[in-house]
Amino acid sequence: MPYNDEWDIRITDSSLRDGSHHKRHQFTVDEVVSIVTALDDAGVPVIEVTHGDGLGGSSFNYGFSKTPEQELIKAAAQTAKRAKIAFLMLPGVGVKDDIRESADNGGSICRIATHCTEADVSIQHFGLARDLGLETVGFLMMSHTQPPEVLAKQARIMADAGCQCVYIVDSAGALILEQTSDRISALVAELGNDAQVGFHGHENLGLGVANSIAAVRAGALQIDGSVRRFGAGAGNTAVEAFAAVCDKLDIKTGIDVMKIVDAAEDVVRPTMPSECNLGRMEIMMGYAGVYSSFLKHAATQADRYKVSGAEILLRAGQRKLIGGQEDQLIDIALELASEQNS
Ligand SMILES: C[C@H](O)CC(=O)C(=O)O
Ligand SMILES: [Mn+2]
Repeated sequence: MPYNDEWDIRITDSSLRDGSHHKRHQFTVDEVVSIVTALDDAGVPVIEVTHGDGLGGSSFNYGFSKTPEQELIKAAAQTAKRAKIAFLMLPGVGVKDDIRESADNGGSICRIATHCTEADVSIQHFGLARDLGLETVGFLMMSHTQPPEVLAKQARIMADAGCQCVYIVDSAGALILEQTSDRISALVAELGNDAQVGFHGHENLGLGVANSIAAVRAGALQIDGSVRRFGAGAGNTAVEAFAAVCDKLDIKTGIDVMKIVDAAEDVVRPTMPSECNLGRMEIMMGYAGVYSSFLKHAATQADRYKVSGAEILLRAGQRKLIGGQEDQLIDIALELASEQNS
C-alpha cells in the first residue's frame, strides 16, 4: 500500500534536528531559512526542526542552543511553502507546554521519542498532540537492543495512545539489513491499519540507505534521513542518496533528485562544521551499539582526560547506556585514565 496518491513513501529530513548534534546545536535563523527553502523547493515533504535532543534539550547536560528552538521552528514554518514542519520531544527533557508552543509556532507534526522499552511514558503527550490537531509520530529509540516482538508490543502502546506512525529508530546505527526488516515486519503485523511504520537510520556501519530500503521492502511508509547525512554519529541516511536509489527502484518520494543533490552540496554543506565522518569512533558506535548522540560528549571527555574516545564508546556499549546517561561517559573516561596511570 503506498503512502498516498502522490508518494509510495514519505521522507522526513532531520538535518535541522539530528544535524543539530553535529553542529553542537548552533543553528541560526538564517541557516534554517536557507536550508528549509532549498529542501522545500526540492520537494522534501517533511522537515524536522528542534534542538538535537528534542524540545527543551538546550541545557548543561546536552549543550546549549545558539538560537532558541522555538525561533527556529517559527522561521521554518514561515519559510516552507509545501513542506510540513515536524518537531521532536523526549518526555522529561521537554514538557507538554513545549508541544503547545511548537504548535503555536507552526509545527504540525509532533514526534515523541522514548527508549524502546518505555513507550508508556509517551501516552499523555500523544493525547495532547491529537487534541491540538497535530499529526503524531512515535520513536522507539535504540531499537537494536530489543527483539521484534518486544518492539511490536511497545509500538502497540504508542498506537493505542494516538500515535499515527511508529518508527523503529536505529539510534546506534547498529542494525544490519534483516535485523531492520524483521523489526519493521513485526510492527506492520502488529499495527495493521491502526498506524503506519517508519524507520530512522544512522550511518555508523555505513548501512543507512541499505537499511532504509530493507525497511521500505518490509512495509515502512515513512523514512527519515538528513541531507549530506547531517546527523549524530556518522550521520543519518543521506536523503539525496536515498532519493536517488528510490528513483532508480521506482519508489516514488516526490523529491527531485537534481534539486536535492544541489541543495546538499550548495546550501547544506556550507552550514556544517565538517562532513559527518565514518571514522573509528563512529564505527565503534555501530559496532558496540552506542547512542549516536554520545559522539561529541565522548570526544569531549577523551580530550579532557587524554584517553581513547573509541575505548570510551566501546565501554559505553558494554554498560548498555541509553540516552540521558551522558554523564556516565565521564565515569568511563576516569576509569580509563586511572587504568592508564596504574
Ligand atoms: C534524541 C535522539 O537524538 C533521537 C534520535 O534521533 C535517535 O535516537 O536516533
Ligand atoms: Mn537519530
